[in-house]
Order: sequence, then structure tokens, then C-alpha cells
Amino acid sequence: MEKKIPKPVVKRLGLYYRCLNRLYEEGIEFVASKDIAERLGIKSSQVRKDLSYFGEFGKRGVGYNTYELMNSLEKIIGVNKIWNVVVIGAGNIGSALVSYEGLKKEKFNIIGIFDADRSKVGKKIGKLQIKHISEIEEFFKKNIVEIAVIAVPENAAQLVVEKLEELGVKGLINFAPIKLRTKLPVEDVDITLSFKALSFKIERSLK
Ligand SMILES: NC(=O)c1ccc[n+]([C@@H]2O[C@H](COP(=O)([O-])OP(=O)(O)OC[C@H]3O[C@@H](n4cnc5c(N)ncnc54)[C@H](O)[C@@H]3O)[C@@H](O)[C@H]2O)c1
Repeated sequence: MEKKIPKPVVKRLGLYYRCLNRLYEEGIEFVASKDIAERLGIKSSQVRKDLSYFGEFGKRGVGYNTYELMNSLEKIIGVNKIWNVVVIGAGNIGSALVSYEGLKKEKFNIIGIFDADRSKVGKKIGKLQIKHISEIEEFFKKNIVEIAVIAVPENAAQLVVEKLEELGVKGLINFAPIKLRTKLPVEDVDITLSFKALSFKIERSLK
């Protein structure tokens, strides 16, 4: 793929993929960009434009073949691949993520969880046993790990990231409420921001 795909488009591809998956499960063979757009609450011109980055999928009047489009997106966004994930921090967020089956279904496989608190080490969350953070180098020697989740307190996050970068992780999901200094791709998960955005929408709808 020669064209550089803008970040917001890449994000939406994941949404399209999930939407198509659902449509396919519902037995819907062909789908128009209008239907995808309606389900996702975005403009159909946006859907058409986003998908046009990847050549012509759709047929005028008929729409897209759900299965074919799903497969094409699968190749583009890499959902065919299984991604190995480690979680750093076995607190509220880290433990909840490890217990969440939905990630595995989407091929994000959590293979390790690490914490600095020795009293947590050895305890199990589902099938995974919490390891001490000092074991992480050894773990990376034995396993291919692409993604790390930062679920440690704000003041510990930067140092943890520097270590992970050194170990060769490819990307980060960051729950800590700070801007990380790193060359790696990062997705910040800011729950507070979602609440703020929602309260803004509610206030606007009440006016
Ligand atoms: N709980 C929430 O609703 C929420 C929401 C949004 C963001 N966050 C953020 O997500 C992060 C995690 O939140 P939480 O509620 O799970 O926190 P938590 O305190 O429950 O868990 C953090 C864990 O990280 C471990 N830890 C500390 N330093 C470490 C290090 N250097 N290496 C490895 N482990 C280390 C701690 O021992 C603890 O088990 C925080 O930065 C928090 O601000 C939390």
C-alpha cells in the first residue's frame, strides 16, 4: 500500500470491520455504505471515502459483498494476525483487561501480566499468574511480544515505557493519564475524556 493512510481512517477501519462481522453473522450478503454509516452513526460519504483508500470494493447499486469486504479489511488492519500482549500493572485496570475474554476473540492475546508489588506476584487472574516486573527481560527472551498495556500509576509509567522500548515492544496502549515520551505508536485510553465528551453532548441536547 503506497498511500499513507491517515490515523483517523485506520481507527475507523476497525469499526467497519466489527460492523461487517456483525452484518455477516446476521446473514446480510450485500451492504451499502449507507447501512454501514447508519449503524456506526457516521456519514456514508465518509465510509465511501475511507474505503476508497484501498481501491474499489463496492459495486454501484449493489453495494459491497459483506464477506469479501470483511476479508479485505482483515488483511489491511492485520486482524488475521494474533497479537501477543503483556499488561504492566495488575491493579484494577490490568486485572480487568486480563479477565476480559473479548480481546482474545479479536486476536489480542494477553500472555503475561507484571507488577512491582511482590504481594501480588504468583496470584492468578484467570489462567495467568502475575509475574514480578523484574522477570520481564527473561519473558521477552522467550516470547514474541508486540503490544504492552500500561496500567501502572502515572508516576511509574514513563520508566516502564523506557524499559519496554528497550525490550523491543512494538506499540503501547496507555491508561496512565500522562503523555508518554516514546517513539513507539501509542493509543491513549482516557476514560475521563469520554465522560467529559458525554456530559458535553448531554448539555448540548438539553439546550
Ligand atoms: N481505575 C480507573 O478507573 C482508571 C481510569 C482511567 C485511568 N486510570 C489509570 O490507569 C492506571 C492504572 O489504574 P488502576 O486503577 O488499575 O491502578 P491500581 O493502583 O489499581 O494498579 C496499578 C498497579 O501497578 C503496579 N505498579 C506500580 N508501579 C509499577 C511498576 N513500576 N511496574 C509494574 N507495576 C507497577 C501497582 O503495584 C498496582 O498493582 C493509572 O495510571 C490510572 O491513573 C485508571
